[in-house]
Parts: sequence; structure tokens; C-alpha cells
Amino acid sequence: MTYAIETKKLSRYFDDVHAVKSVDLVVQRGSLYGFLGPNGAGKSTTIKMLTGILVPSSGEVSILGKNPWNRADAISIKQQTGVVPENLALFDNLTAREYLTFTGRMYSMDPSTIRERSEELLSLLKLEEVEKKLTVEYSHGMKKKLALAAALLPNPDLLFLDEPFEGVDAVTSRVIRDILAIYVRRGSTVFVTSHVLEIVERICTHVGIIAGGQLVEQASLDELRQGSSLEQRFLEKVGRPQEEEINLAWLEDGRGRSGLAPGGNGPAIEEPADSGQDCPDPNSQLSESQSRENPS
Ligand SMILES: Nc1ncnc2c1ncn2[C@@H]1O[C@H](COP(=O)(O)OP(=O)(O)OP(=O)(O)O)[C@@H](O)[C@H]1O
Repeated sequence: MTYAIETKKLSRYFDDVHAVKSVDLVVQRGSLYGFLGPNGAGKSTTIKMLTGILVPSSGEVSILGKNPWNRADAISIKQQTGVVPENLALFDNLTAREYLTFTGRMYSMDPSTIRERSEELLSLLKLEEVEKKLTVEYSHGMKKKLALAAALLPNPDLLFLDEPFEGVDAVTSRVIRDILAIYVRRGSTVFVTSHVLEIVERICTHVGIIAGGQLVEQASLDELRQGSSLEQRFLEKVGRPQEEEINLAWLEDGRGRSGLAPGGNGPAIEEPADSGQDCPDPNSQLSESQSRENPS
């Protein structure tokens, strides 16, 4: 049986920036694989190469046993995968339902299945109340939920989720975790990036850690933790010693705080004495000046 995802010496340059360096990923089918790393480590660049958004500079990629850079395989891979990309890639001038309908049609789903699943997903992710709004009017969290609904709609075998928990509320975060648990239990695979280590620790079966473009760890969660916490192992792997001190004396003692007189604790700017008058209403000022310009 082939792996859900396998890469060999996968690399990507942006001019002289070597963003991803010879990465060998192995993601077993049925696993919930957390791909972790500090800011700028190369997570999104890797996910883009796995999902056909970005061409690798060198190396090999196999998704569900197929090559995404082979034209014949690419469509079949797209039919079997769902993606929540870094920038979400929604259409601003569609409502949630229109976007899901569009997505379903792209996956050649029949209209009644699209309708039924859209209703279920919009309700589960608490988007049914805003479904008539255009996505351009959505909050960041709402957009994220819609992108996740679209990724789940065709019921794919493999999900790529770039930061699905970022910007969503606690209730939704719990719903997403429960959905992913059901999804993996049936044998499908999730490849997820996240900075929220508590969630990764709770839901992931396997973890890969990338730092400076290099895969510095890849193991099952239990192998990696070995009685320690994921956070501690992560900090060790990405090279921030736990005992590193935060040496910002001015932050600790409050010296030179903005709004304070130099060296003192009193206010730098004297509060105006209370004249007993209310603040002028800016609207009344506006209407006064307007009335000067446009005497009626
Ligand atoms: N389009 C681009 N052009 C030039 N450099 C890029 C581009 N995209 C990414 N990079 C660089 O590649 C490196 C990896 O970036 P990437 O976005 O993959 O990191 P990341 O791990 O996803 O970070 P974050 O957690 O902050 O989202 C960084 O040095 C980044 O500046």
C-alpha cells in the first residue's frame, strides 16, 4: 500500500532563499499528521508544493500514489483531495451557499448532494445565519470556516489544512477537531499545519517539524513526546533553549513608559483641568462647518 503523501528531496528556492531543503516526508494513510515549525520555516511552501499550487525546484512528490506534476494524475488527485490553503482563495462576490455550489460542481457532484451537504456543513459550522452575505463581508474566522466546509464537501480521501484553527472561536475549534477525528477514524488522512501545539497534541497521531526549511523531526506523537510535552520537544527541535532568558530590563521595571515623564512616575502630559464642560460633539462641529459652507 502506498503512503498518502511521500516526498523525496523536495526543495524550493525563491531566488536565493532556500525555503524548503531536501525534505523527505512520509505520511501514512489514516493518520492525522501535524506539520509544525516556526514562522518562515517552510510549512506553507511545502503544502503548496504538495497541492499543486507551487512547482518544486527539485525533488519528487507522491500523493495517494500518484504524481501531481503528471497531467494525467493531477485531476484524479484533485478529485480525491480537499484543501484549505493559506490565503483561503474564496471568491469575494459569492455567498457561502454559492461558493459551496461552485465547489461541488467543480468536483462533478450532483446538485441534490451539494444542496444536502451544504446545508449540513453551514449549520454545523454556524454559517447558516450569514449565508446570504457575500464572503467579502465575512470575518476572518467565518472565511476560514467556509473554506473548511468547501474542502469537506466532496468527501475527499486526503485533506490539506493550512492553519485551520487560526482565528476560529473555541466552539468551532471543537467542532473541527471532532470532524477530523471522525474523518481519520474511517481511514482518510489529514495533513495539517498549526501553531497551536495544545490542539496538535490532542488530535494528531504523527508530527513532522520543519525549521529553516529542513525536516528536523518526523515521528508518531508518542515517539516524539516520550513522556515530555510536545511544546518542550518542539522548542528543543527548533533550537530555542528553554532556559533562554528574556532580558528586557526596561519592560520589567517600566522605565521610560510612553505617556510618563522621563525618569518619573507622573504623567508627562498634564491632564487639562476639568472645565465642567462636556466634550464638543464632533458631529455638531461638522454640521456647523457644513452649514458655513452651505448656508441655507
Ligand atoms: N513567494 C515568495 N517569494 C519569496 N520568498 C518567499 C515566498 N513565499 C515564501 N517565501 C519565503 O520562504 C520561507 C518559508 O516561508 P513559508 O511561508 O513557507 O513559511 P511558514 O512556515 O508557512 O511560515 P508561517 O508560519 O509564518 O506562515 C520564508 O523565508 C519566506 O520569506
